[in-house]
Formats: sequence, C-alpha cells, structure tokens
Amino acid sequence: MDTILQFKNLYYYYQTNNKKSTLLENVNFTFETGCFYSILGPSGSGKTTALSLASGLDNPKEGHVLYKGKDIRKIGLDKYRNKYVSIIFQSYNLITYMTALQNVVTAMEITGVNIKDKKRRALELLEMVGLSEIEAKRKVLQLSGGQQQRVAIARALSCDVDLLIADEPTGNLDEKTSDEIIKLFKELAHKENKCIIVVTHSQEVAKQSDKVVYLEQRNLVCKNL
Ligand SMILES: Nc1ncnc2c1ncn2[C@@H]1O[C@H](COP(=O)(O)OP(=O)(O)OP(=O)(O)O)[C@@H](O)[C@H]1O
Repeated sequence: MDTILQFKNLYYYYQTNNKKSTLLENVNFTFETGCFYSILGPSGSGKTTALSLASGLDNPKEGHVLYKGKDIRKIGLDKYRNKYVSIIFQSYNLITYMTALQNVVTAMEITGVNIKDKKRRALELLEMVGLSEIEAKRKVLQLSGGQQQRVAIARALSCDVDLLIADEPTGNLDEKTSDEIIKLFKELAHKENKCIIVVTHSQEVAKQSDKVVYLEQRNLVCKNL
C-alpha cells in the first residue's frame, strides 16, 4: 500500500454573525491505495466538508492536502480534480437528457482521457458496473436510482484515477443495490489498487470497508466498529 492522500495540520472553520465554528482542527490523516475507507460521524460534524477538501472543491483554512506528497494547491485545484480524483455525489449529477453511454463518453472527453475508442471503453465500464448495452443506451431519466448511481460510478472510473471519493453513494439505494455497489468499491480497492473514500451513515457500508474512520471532536480517528 502506498500513501496517496494526506491531511496535514488541517483546519477548517467558518464564521457566521461573528461566531467562529470549527469543523476540523489540526487533522493529520493518511489514506493509502488498495484500501476502502468509510467515514462516519454525526450529522453536521463536517464529513462532507472533509471530502470537499480532499477532492479540491474547497481550500482548508490552514494546513495542507497532499496528493502523493504534493500540495494539491501546487498541482492546481482544477488540474487535480480533472486528472487525479473522481468524485461521486449522492445526487449523481448526471446529464439527464443524455444516455448513460453519452454521460460517460462526455466525461472522458472533458477530462481528456487518452483512449481512442472512448465509446467502447465506456460500454466496458458500464458493463463492469452491471449495466447492459441496452441500458447503457437509455436516457438517464429512464434508469432507476440504482442504475443511475452505477452510471455515476462508471463515469468516475472512466477517468482512470487512483482516488475515488463518494458522498453517501448508497443513500438513495435499496439494500441489495447498495450491497452490489459496495462490493464493487471493494473490488476496485483490492483488485485495482484504488483508494476509495466513502462518507456514509450506514453501519452496513462501514462494516464492509477496510478502515472505519470517525469524525469526532473535529478530528479523524480510525476505529473498529
Ligand atoms: N463555509 C461555510 N459557511 C457556513 N456554514 C458552513 C460552511 N461550511 C460548512 N458549514 C456548515 O457546517 C456544518 C457541517 O457540514 P457538513 O455538510 O460538512 O457536515 P456532515 O457531517 O457532512 O453532515 P451530514 O451528515 O448531515 O451530511 C453544516 O451545518 C454546514 O452548513
């Protein structure tokens, strides 16, 4: 296992009506490849905020986020998001008037993936997450919630990055579909050596992960369930 992402002396706070609220306080945490992490913690404790910092969507107030030892601000947040990290949102953020296939191909075009036959690769990825070619050619809105989440995962994988970050990826899914998605995350970590970081409220998801991380007292702490 190699270190892929590090939080170094990380602080995040915000100010409302002259009152300072601190969500993350001097957090030091290392994420490794080949490992599937779940992050748990009370509502409002700052889990999504921590993911936003890890994925370069926001900046820490103090401290650093390092990707393979390099501060992501030095890499450039746009470049980091484009080339090194994939984010899966609970609300999928798919382009609904396009087919599943078009969504994945479009993502590959935007991120400049160096593959000639993008359509073929997209179909392979969609098949890998359990969508047939017929389903892949359906408009996103004609797919179920679970199928849309699979499209979002295939799209995240199409960029072929080592770091996958997901915010409540199974929040809208039934138990069976959720299990299948989690199984897929485990395979990606263990067989393809990716680092998967998932924020969840689900104990079931946490049980399946390699490392359970709690956000408590403004810090990240590894714990057994
Ligand atoms: N820049 C900011 N300005 C104002 N409020 C903020 C800011 N950043 C975070 N917050 C607030 O801090 C709290 C923590 O947010 P966050 O979404 O990270 O928590 P969470 O642990 O993911 O919660 P949940 O489990 O409910 O999704 C929220 O109430 C949010 O509105």
